[in-house]
Amino acid sequence: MTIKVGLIGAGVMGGDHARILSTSVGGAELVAVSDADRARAEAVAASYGGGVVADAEAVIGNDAVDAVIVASPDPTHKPLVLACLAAGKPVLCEKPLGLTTDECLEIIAAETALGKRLVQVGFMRRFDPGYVAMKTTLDSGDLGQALMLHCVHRNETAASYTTSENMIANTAVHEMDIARWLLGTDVARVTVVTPRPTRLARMQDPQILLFHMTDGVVVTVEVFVNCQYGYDVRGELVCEKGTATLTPPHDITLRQARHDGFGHPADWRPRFAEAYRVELQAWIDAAAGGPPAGASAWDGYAATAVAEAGLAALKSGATTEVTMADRPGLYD
Ligand SMILES: NC(=O)C1=CN([C@@H]2O[C@H](COP(=O)(O)OP(=O)(O)OC[C@H]3O[C@@H](n4cnc5c(N)ncnc54)[C@H](O)[C@@H]3O)[C@@H](O)[C@H]2O)C=CC1
Ligand SMILES: O=C1[C@@H](O)[C@H](O)[C@@H](O)[C@H](O)[C@H]1O
Repeated sequence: MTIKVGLIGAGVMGGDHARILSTSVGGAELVAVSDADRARAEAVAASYGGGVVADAEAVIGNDAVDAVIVASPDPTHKPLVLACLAAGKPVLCEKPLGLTTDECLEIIAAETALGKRLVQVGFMRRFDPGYVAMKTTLDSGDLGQALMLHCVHRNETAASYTTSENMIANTAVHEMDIARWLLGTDVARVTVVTPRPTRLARMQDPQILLFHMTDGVVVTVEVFVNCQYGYDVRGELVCEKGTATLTPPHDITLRQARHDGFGHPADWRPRFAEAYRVELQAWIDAAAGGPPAGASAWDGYAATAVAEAGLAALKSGATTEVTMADRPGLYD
């Protein structure tokens, strides 16, 4: 069975998803591409297949499209996911699911009314071999209980649209999801600490976020989106009897000219290449009738709820409670 995929948004992420889908995922074919900038859609379609269509509606309403990838900017996610649900089509929506918890709850209401899970959120770290190994180790019990998780999330330079606020809602949202997934608990409270900002950006950069999990585990997240030297994501899980630390995927350690080490990519695509591939394959397998995979709409909502608390904490300087609605049975 081949799942025919329509792509909305042919920028950095849409282009990468199209490439992976056409080169490294089984049972999928890219059949339709749309972008507000038609030239981008044409470039992606020319490289990876599919016809260029006028707009997002022409992807979602297209009879030849079985399933949809939404890789357009964050504010477009809610209306496009709702349109996919109205058309009864599986959708892989890039993170964040919505800009606010109200937006996410609208999506949850539409999906629960349908009574089946069609939404997967693009929290690809859940498929990263390093995070998977960390979770497997924790769940084995060999290290005892988790006590702390230390995270570092650095970008070489921030996109032009980045603000102090979306460092939380767009960037640290990955840690909001991975902490919940890895530790198997929710975030109860968020604190944001603001160090002296870099002079190389006009925003509160870096920031340190503290998540107090419901079972007492504490998560620290350094977000620094103008670190200058490259893309760098780190994680160390500290447990009662040992620790588990992510090792970035690099093929060689190079000793040369009095240096010993490895390179850092310019952005997230090389660092999480395998995660994106496995994420897409899992989504295609689910669309072909397998069990739902990856982060659900509920997980998307939960991450945005933590982000909302983080934004309030950034503004007030106070530790802020995360408030959550009751979880519908569809997501048990
Ligand atoms: N999972 C991950 O690691 C990452 C996820 N993202 C997420 O992916 C999404 C896209 O980000 P990027 O690819 O970096 O942005 P981008 O700016 O490179 O690409 C977005 C594209 O969407 C197009 N677009 C805008 N409105 C549209 C509409 N209504 N219909 C069709 N196309 C439209 C734009 O013309 C642009 O080509 C964002 O939601 C972002 O948060 C981004 C980077 C990494
Ligand atoms: O989602 C992503 C970007 O939107 C965000 O800006 C980066 O900081 C993340 O590392 C990347 O995975």
